Amino acid sequence: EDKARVVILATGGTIAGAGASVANSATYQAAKVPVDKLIAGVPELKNLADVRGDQVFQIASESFTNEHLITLGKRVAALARQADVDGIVITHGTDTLEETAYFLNLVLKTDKPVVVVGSMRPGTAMSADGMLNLYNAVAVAATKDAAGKGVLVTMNDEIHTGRDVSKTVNIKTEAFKSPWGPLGMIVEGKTYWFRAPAKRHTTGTEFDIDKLDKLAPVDIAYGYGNATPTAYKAFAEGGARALIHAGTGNGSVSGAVVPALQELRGKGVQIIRSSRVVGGGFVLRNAEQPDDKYDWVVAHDLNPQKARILASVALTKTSDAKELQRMFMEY
Ligand SMILES: NC(=O)CC[C@H](N)C(=O)O
Repeated sequence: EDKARVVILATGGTIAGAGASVANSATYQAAKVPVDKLIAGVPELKNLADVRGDQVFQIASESFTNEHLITLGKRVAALARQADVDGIVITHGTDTLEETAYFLNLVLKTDKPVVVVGSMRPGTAMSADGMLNLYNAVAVAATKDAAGKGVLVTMNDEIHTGRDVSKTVNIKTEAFKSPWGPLGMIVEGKTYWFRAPAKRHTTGTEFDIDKLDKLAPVDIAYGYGNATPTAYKAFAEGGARALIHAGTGNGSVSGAVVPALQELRGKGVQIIRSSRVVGGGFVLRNAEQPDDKYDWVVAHDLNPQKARILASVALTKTSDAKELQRMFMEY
């Protein structure tokens, strides 16, 4: 049988990291090892697919800008259109991997498997996880079973939807979790599936990376009991079209901040209530705050960083809070 042709797009991160000694699992330099060396380090990839590498960036993912997202998205889209490409793997730092995966899940117009992968330990460390994570990512990208499931993330033997997955702990290798569970598992290069994504993605969305050259500016301000309006006002003055409130509990807003957010909404800034709760916030409309009355939006179950991604994409299409709310419920 013909082997699937998989392209590995490398962007940096710990999976391309190198430390001074094998004992350095947490102290090392990210984004050092070029993609061809990563591929050469896992000769068994050949058993899964015909792989070739392409170095897009070599950066730590905390420095991923909106421009990096657009550039990467267009590169993936162009590859996905090629008849000689069956699947795409993206190696990425884990710090903002969840944002990139969700962004691609929203804007790519392809059914071909697209898999984002990283590692928690550099390849130079004892029990480095990058080799197996990469092997698993290629296994997923090479299987037709992964087609049409949106952008996927493979970490720690699990297959997650890029929409749900989030980094929940640093240091440990079991870092990536989805509040609603993984989609499946990879064992010895074979995939096993248990569920499918319920939200609109890739070919089912109203967003298209080929028509997207710029994202809307959106910032995140953190909620806490003693919070003041300072950060919100500064972000708005800096040009933010939406503010993600990383709210306490059910996206609640401290009394000292509420009037400032009402005022900013009056000036046209979108106010989006998300939750800072780790492992699965769920913000209900008109609970805690009267969203209908204030014309605010709730992020539903999206964490603040994922809410920023959706708002940045959605605001290229609409300036209406009701439309924005529809999108937050559908994506
Ligand atoms: N484990 C990692 O990949 C973290 C390394 C780095 N901070 C990054 O996100 O690129």
